[in-house]
Amino acid sequence: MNIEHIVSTRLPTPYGEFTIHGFREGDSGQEHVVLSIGDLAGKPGDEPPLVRVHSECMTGEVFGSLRCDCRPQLESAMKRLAEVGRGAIVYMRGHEGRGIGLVQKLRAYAEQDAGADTIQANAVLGLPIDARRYDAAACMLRALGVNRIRLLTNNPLKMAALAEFGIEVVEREASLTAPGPENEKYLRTKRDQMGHLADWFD
Ligand SMILES: Nc1nc2c(ncn2[C@@H]2O[C@H](COP(=O)(O)OP(=O)(O)OP(=O)(O)O)[C@@H](O)[C@H]2O)c(=O)[nH]1
Ligand SMILES: [Zn+2]
Repeated sequence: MNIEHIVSTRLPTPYGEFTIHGFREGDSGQEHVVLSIGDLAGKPGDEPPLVRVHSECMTGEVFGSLRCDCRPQLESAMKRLAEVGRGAIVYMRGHEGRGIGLVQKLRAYAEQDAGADTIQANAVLGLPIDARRYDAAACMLRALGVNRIRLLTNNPLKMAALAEFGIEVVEREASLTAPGPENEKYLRTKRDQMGHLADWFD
């Protein structure tokens, strides 16, 4: 796919100083960013870097919504990367609502308030359960010199999708956050029906 690396600049954060890389997809104009820390591409013989491919979630990340676990996952990924000193967060815009978009996700939330789970809600609206694509993520990693990664995720589909686009996932590291009353049903549905590997309730 056609994706351009436009710029790289410094991004100081409460967790440490990252480099933020701006990318733009040629066909759609969709923009994404990658946050990296340390020597991402590494030298021959280095172990593969730790990478999180993170789906945008405005409600969670901007407003602190407790309906999902996106913000704590993003924060813990930034802390973990600062701790290990080498790796990246590939932040996927266009992945909002598992790819259905922000306002459609809000409609799905309204369905969940009426009793549906996160899967049923998309289905009731006639929308795909998960429409996310990972080709852009793979391209951005390759553009930054990365072909093999250790992936921070609980989602086996994400591992398979990256592999399909040529990124070898040599290891998975869990992305565990503390469950709460507002996201318990959501996390149970992810675990029981969407194959997520984390057990938040053990
Ligand atoms: N359609 C829909 N999207 C949701 C809902 N809750 C969260 N999301 C979106 O789901 C995306 C995050 O996906 P998750 O399934 O939580 O996690 P994941 O990225 O697949 O897997 P991890 O790597 O383990 O975090 C974000 O883009 C959220 O906006 C929901 O109830 N309905
Ligand atoms: Zn979220």
